[in-house]
Amino acid sequence: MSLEFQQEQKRLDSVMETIEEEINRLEAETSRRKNEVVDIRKHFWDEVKVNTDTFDDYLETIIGLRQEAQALSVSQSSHRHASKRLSTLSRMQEVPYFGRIDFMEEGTSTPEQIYIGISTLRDSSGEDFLIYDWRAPVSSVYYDYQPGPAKYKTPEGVIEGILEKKWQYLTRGGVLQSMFDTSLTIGDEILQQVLGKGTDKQMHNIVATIQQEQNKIIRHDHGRLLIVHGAAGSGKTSAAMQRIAYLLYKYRERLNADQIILFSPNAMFSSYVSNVLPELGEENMQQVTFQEYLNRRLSKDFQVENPYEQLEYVLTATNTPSYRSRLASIRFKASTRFFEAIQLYRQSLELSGMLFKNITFRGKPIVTAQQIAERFYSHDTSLDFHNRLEKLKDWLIKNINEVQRIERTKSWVEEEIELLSDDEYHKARVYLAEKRGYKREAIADYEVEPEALAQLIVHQKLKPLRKRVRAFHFVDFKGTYKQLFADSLQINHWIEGETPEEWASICQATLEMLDEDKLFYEDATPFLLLKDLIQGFQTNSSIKHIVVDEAQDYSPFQFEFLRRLFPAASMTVLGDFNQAIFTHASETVDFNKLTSLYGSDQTEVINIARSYRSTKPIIEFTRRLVPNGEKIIPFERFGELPVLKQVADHVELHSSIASKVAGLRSLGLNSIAIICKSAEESISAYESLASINEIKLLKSNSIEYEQGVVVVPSYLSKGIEFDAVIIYDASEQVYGDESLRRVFYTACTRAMHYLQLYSVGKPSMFLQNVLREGFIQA
Ligand SMILES: Nc1ncnc2c1ncn2[C@@H]1O[C@H](COP(=O)(O)OP(=O)(O)OP(=O)(O)O)[C@@H](O)[C@H]1O
Repeated sequence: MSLEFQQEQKRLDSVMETIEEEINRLEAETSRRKNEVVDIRKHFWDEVKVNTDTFDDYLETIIGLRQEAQALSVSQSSHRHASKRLSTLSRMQEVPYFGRIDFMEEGTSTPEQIYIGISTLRDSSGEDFLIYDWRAPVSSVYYDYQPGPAKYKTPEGVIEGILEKKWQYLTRGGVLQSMFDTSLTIGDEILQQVLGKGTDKQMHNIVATIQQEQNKIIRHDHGRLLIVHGAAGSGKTSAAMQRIAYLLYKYRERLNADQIILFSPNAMFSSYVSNVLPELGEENMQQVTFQEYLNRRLSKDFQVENPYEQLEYVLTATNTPSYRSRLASIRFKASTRFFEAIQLYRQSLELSGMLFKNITFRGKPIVTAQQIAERFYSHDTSLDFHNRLEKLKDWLIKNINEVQRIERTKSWVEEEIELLSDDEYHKARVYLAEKRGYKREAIADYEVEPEALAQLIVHQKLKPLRKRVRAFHFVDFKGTYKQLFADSLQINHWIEGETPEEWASICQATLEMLDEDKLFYEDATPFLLLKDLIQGFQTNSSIKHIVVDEAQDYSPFQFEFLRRLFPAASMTVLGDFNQAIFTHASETVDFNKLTSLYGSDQTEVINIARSYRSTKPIIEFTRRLVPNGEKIIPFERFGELPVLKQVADHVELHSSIASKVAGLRSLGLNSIAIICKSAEESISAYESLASINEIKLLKSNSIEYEQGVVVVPSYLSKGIEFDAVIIYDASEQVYGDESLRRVFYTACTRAMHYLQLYSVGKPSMFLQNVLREGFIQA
């Protein structure tokens, strides 16, 4: 063992001691704070004397209350902080730091040794830093430079200097396993080791091995929109997660995890990434899928198709007569042209076209839809559209009030009164007495006035109606949206240029769905847009940052919608067009259009080319499946060539897969995915492969990323990875259409260490070149 190594272990021992001391101190503090909180809660009312006899007494009571509440809040917040720090420190007991830079700042003569870990640690005097947080300004030198001149940004300006040495450490439980001088080692030893390991149920942080191009994404800090385009496995999701941790650190005074939303593709992905931030000592951001948002807004009125149902249709219904027109519909309704058409349509509603619903009470209309429309269009149409709707609402409420006045003398009210139970009668009595100003003890003296009771009964009956009117339920949103499709020429008023050739049948299919209170996935966002343009946007200004992962799956329409929904947020958008498997994106090849969301001066685009997930032979193979794949740079990690086995029929296929799985299991591979094109193919594969021990089927409603052997449809495997991937049937029969290239690529790029393809009969045309050039072993 070298002297240097021994010295490093000695330093590590002393750091471990400091961590331990701090843990002991914090354990005492958390338990003290906890007792404090319990105590304040228990004696809260002993400390506050409630007296409201005079104004001064009242004031004193309020002040007392406030002081106690403040004391409680201080203790709770100290307890929370101490517990959070405690959990970070216990993680640091495992790996206190992972790197070191020796940096000589300009104007000084000795380099400072800066150790980098997941969080800052000071010595017991509190003056010297034993460890710097990986997000501290100086730590960026570790990620950005090799020994030589280096600089980093601080709030006070740029610091220049010389990076003399850079070290990587591998520690376990406070014991130094190895250390590397990175100017001497070839390649990135630790990254090699990390990537060579098996998969885990959950994604891990990458702070010890962030690469320079990823660091740019993580620390990017100007403009409203950051767009990241990167190859499969280039670390987009990882960079996004560390970026959130970075933003939470940098803006800790004014940003908390609740103000950040991650839009993820599905629940399984959400669970897969949910470990990264807690591992870094941060709380998780909010996570939603776009579908969850749509359901929250629409499911009361419609059965909304989910994106996977749409995709399943696209992948399996190729021979149905309406297939072509459905595809055209999906594309068109996702376009910015359709977004603009809806905006123009809404403008046209200022003059005519709004549809309303009758407002009825006890089966009879109070105001008919026709009367509402007449009222709406008879008033000054130059007024702002929303003000007009608000005025209309006021008018309707007045009508309801008038009905209340008339109805209270009707015989049905008397009957209702007679039918009141004792309990209901008592409640009504108390309510009316209190309204008349009777105090507690005096309520018994109150004699119920029959008119007041009648009025109360009618008021209660009309309450839901008032509520519905206030929530714009008198607008017939469905009918108004339907009008866009009622006549296939109609749309020409609001759109420039051509509509799809199949527009007439698109209109018809849309109307049929709406008549059954169903919405195609491609109609859900347009419908919501129209609704919000009419009733006013339900914006959320508390959200400060949104991250959209797998962004190639979102339509330009959806991005426009998100921008409007979160007016105070900046956005990080990450994606890969080679994995754009949704039909609406199949003709888009980059994110250029997104620049118009916030304008080019607010937008930055970063491209990352190096891919880390798979071994070099797997990347050499997968990058040849897509256009421009030559730009993808594999990380130098060795492994076996992907293998293609052609089988005669499904019987041979299933027995080959079963023995392959057994072989892979015996090699110790933890997660093995049998990836099929669609859910339909997955179900049949799963049934045929049932003899494989503990095999599981992943479905679109699966909420956890499962280890072990799984059968999964291509589109659900997005964003996640497996030790070994088996492509169930890569034949021409299954992947014979050019439109499936990206689906096929996405499936193959899920493999970390091992990729095996089967083909029942002739292999897909996607494999011809790679076979000829030897990038796959036949
Ligand atoms: N700097 C890094 N250090 C260690 N591991 C890394 C690094 N960058 C990426 N990885 C690993 O590479 C794999 C792929 O990363 P990630 O899932 O973030 O990529 P992606 O670009 O989002 O992929 P895809 O688009 O295919 O879903 C993960 O296992 C991740 O941990």
